[in-house]
Amino acid sequence: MDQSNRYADLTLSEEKLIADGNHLLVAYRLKPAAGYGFLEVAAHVAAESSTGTNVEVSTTDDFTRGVDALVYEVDEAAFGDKGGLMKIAYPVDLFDPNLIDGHYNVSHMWSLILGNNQGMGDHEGLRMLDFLVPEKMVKKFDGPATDISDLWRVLGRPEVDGGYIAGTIIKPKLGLRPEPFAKACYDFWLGGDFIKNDEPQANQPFCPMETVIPMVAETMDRAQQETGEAKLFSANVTADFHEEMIKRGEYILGEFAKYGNEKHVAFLVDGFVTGPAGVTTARRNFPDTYLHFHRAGHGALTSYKSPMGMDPLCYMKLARLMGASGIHTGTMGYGKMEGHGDERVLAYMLERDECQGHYFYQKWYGMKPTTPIISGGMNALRLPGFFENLGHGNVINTCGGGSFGHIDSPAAGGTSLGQAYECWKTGADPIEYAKEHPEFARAFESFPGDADKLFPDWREKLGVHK
Ligand SMILES: O=C(COP(=O)(O)O)[C@H](O)[C@H](O)COP(=O)(O)O
Ligand SMILES: [Mg+2]
Repeated sequence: MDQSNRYADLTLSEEKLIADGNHLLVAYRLKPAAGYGFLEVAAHVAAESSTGTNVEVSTTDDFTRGVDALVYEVDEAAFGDKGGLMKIAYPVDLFDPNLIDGHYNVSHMWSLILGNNQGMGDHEGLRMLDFLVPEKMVKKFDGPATDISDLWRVLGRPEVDGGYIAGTIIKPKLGLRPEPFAKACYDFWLGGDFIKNDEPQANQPFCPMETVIPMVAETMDRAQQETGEAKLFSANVTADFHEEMIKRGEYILGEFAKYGNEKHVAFLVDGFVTGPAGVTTARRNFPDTYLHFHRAGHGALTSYKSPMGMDPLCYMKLARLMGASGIHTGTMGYGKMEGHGDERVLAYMLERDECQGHYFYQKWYGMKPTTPIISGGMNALRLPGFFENLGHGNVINTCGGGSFGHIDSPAAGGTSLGQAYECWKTGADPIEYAKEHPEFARAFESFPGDADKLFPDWREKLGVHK
């Protein structure tokens, strides 16, 4: 049934919709299924995502029609054989403020703008490319409670432009028992700032949380005394339900508080699999603890290979609205995960108070920034190019293989990361810099494949022969 006479109004002006601020606007890539018209399916998407279904219903009244989501722009040829562009305006009144405090919840918003419409049979692809949240909605989402300035403060750095936080993920991903786990932490902390649990590390029988966390807390204290530097640990509190997450969080903070280091702890939440409810549980129950959002699983939704789901930019915006202090933004083509250099916009959208997205200029009206967390196949050799592409180093970077794969030690791995940042920041040539910085130099021998690709003449210049 073609519902475009009700759910499309191509006379609407986007400029006016933005100025009025009463609609959430969404840009989609749509590929109709064979036999269906573009506007027909676009209108069906608007119906399914707001006040309609696939047939007229007798219960619809004039008020209902007044909150219809409306297709207001189409460009059928925008993406060639991948489909066309269409934009939908969703009245703000469709969204759901909490009973408790009137804040909007991301889960409801997500289920509307990218919910049933994903399963419709009359399209071959529907992918959310960008969305614009109007001011009256932005101000009623939680947003982050803490941000990177809180970590820079603990590290004794300036709270603005405090710079690069050199981190790792304890590897192997699973299988370490408490003693080797704590030793891996100590060894890295002698050279680096920040350690995270890998996303599935939690309370496994071979490494119970109530055995390993006290050891990590003691190890952090020792490493701080040994180096004279503050250290950070991002502990996984992911759980299926509120009480378990709270139990884990309180336990972890209690153990680090024994050394006065409760501020040195961040909480890792596998936010894709727990969803907005899991993230918000941590955000609201531990407002003083940096909320580290790991996005494991997001690729099913955000992969550029998919005709469905959402562009990674949209996922970043949802995470900031939820209140992530920091979220993995990928490595923008410099690491092992899918990505490309133009993904700078993911970082800028998270950290700036205003940013031009793919289709919309989003203002955040003072909402705290979310830190881009850079992770996935990174090491000291790949970092200078990454920083050059991003244009700054105010990020958390976690290198698992890039630290524990350093041929000298995890400490040397950690040191090499900080050196890579200094190399870029000072504008030094990496080869020349390596001549004066042994840990950075040994990263070339640790990751020879990368070295050959990035610095083809490194062997003769550094006097290293096979
Ligand atoms: O454990 C790692 C990286 O380990 P390593 O440094 O050894 O590759 C992270 O979970 C991935 O980066 C997640 O990907 P993303 O950060 O893109 O979500
Ligand atoms: Mg991991």
